[in-house]
Order: sequence, then C-alpha cells, then structure tokens
Amino acid sequence: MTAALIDGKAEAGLLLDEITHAVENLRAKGQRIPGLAVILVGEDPASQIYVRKKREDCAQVGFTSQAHLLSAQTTQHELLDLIDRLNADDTVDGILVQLPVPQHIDTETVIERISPTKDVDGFHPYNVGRLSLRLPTLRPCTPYGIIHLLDRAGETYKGRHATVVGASNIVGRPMALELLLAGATVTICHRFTRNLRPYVESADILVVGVGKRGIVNSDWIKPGATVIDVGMHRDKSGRVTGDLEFATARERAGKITPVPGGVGPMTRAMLLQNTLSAYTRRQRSPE
Ligand SMILES: Nc1nc(=O)c2c([nH]1)NC[C@@H]1CN(c3ccc(C(=O)N[C@@H](CCC(=O)O)C(=O)O)cc3)C=[N+]21
Repeated sequence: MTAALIDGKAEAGLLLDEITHAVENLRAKGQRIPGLAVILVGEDPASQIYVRKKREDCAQVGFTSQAHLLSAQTTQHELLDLIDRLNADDTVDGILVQLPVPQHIDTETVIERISPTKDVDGFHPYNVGRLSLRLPTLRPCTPYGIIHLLDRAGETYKGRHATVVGASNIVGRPMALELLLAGATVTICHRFTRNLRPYVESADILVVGVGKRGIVNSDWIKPGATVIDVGMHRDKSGRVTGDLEFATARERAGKITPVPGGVGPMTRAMLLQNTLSAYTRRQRSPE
C-alpha cells in the first residue's frame, strides 16, 4: 500500500482564500481590517525567514501587519513595554513573539504579558486553560492545523487510538489535548518513555513531533494508520525532511503528511485564522 498524501499546502491555500474573502467583505462594508504584529528579537536567519513568510501571508489575505525587528541586546523590560503598547493598539488584533527569544529574556513572562485576546499563538496560560476546559479560545496553531487536516481527510476519533510522540508546550501537549477533545483515546510518549514501539504500533493516528530524526522507526507504523510528521530538518544541501523516514512510512500508512508541504503551511494558515477570530471577538467586545 502507498499512503495518500495529506496536502497541507493545498489545504492552507483553501483556508487563505476563505480568509481573503472575509477580508474583502469587511473592506466592502467599510470596516476596519484585521492586523497582526510580529516581534523578532535577535538576528537568527531561520527566524527572519519565518517572520518574513508570516508577513507575506498577511499581505496575501489583505491583513495589515507590523514587524518589530529588535536587536539581540533588547532588554526584557523593553520587550514588555512594546507588548504593552501593542496590547493597547486598537489596530492590532494579534501579537506574535517569534520563539525562541534570547537567553536573558524569560519566555513565560513574555507570553503572559500578551493580552489573552491577542494571543494568536494560543500560548497564554489563560488560553491553554480554556482549551483544556473545552471553552472557545485561541488554539495553538500547529495542533489546530493538524486537527483541520485530519478533519479534511475524513478522519474519525471516537474509538480510535492516537499516539503523540513529543510533549512540548507548543506541539505535543496541546496536540494530545486536541485529540482527546475530539474523542480519541490518547497516548503521549516523551523522553522518559522506555519502549516507544508498542505505542506507535497500536496507533490509528500517529503524530510525531520530536524535533529529532530516528526516534520513531517507520517500520513500527500500523498498516493503514494516519501519520502526521511535525518535524522539520534542513540538511547541508538545503533539503527539508521530517522526523520520520518518509519512504517507509508512506508504504505502511493509509494517509500521511509530507515535509515540506504538510503541517508547516497549515500552521501559518491557522495563525491567520486565529488573527481573524481575535479580530471578530474584539469587534464584538472591545476591551
Ligand atoms: N511564536 C512562535 N510561533 C510559531 O508558530 C513558531 C515560532 N514562534 N517559532 C518557530 C516555529 C516554527 N514554525 C514554522 C511554521 C511554518 C513552517 C513552514 O511553513 N514550513 C514549510 C516550509 C519549509 C521550508 O522552509 O522549506 C513547510 O513545511 O512546507 C515552518 C516552521 C512556527 N513557529
């Protein structure tokens, strides 16, 4: 069997078209246009590329965007001041601080300073808490995008076993929560899991977000399983691959996301979706 590809790039494109249409409607009605502010501290080249891509996405759908490119020496105090100004700026619906931030800045303090109503990453403890209670909220973009892809691929959750490998704040843990809320029976594997294999072998839905190649062996994949690869690695020649050995995984899986062109583009699309949601909620009840 060769798995069907879950085309994240195409699905993201469809969502961007829908958002573009929503913005056109706002424009036609003379209403304010949604806006995203992106903050980058430091000069990491990969982060610079991501920030540029996010701004291009905004331009594509017709959002306004601001980029705040700060030097690596920026103090935490200066960063928090900027966040305060953006929190108070009525033209800004979403605020994203590109992670990681330099060592001398405390990530949690920064995330907590962002107004939960503008937290389009869905990283603020308030929004994480709301998600865990199944309340409407801004949801972390990567897991949210993966659920969107799974839904679009006709996936069902009730009575199915989902295994998530990796338990990070931004991928694994919220992913497990999303799958649980969708009705799946969920196993979370992480660095202290002794024997990964049986959990992978019994997964109907497998999400791999380890950030390292070679941890999950593609030979373990249950035949016909739906496989989502969140990893992203760039080798010396510039080739981008995921956490899994793709050729083998594709032979065993029923459906699979490629890297590139799978989860990554969908993550960026969900950022725009969250910005539109934040806009809509703020229009209804401005602070
Ligand atoms: N506050 C914050 N929010 C984030 O969402 C966030 C962050 N910080 N820091 C870094 C990570 C990484 N991330 C990616 C999103 C999309 C692609 C993406 O679109 N990848 C494409 C292109 C790959 C390529 O570069 O060729 C693909 O997989 O097809 C990649 C990486 C968001 N992150």
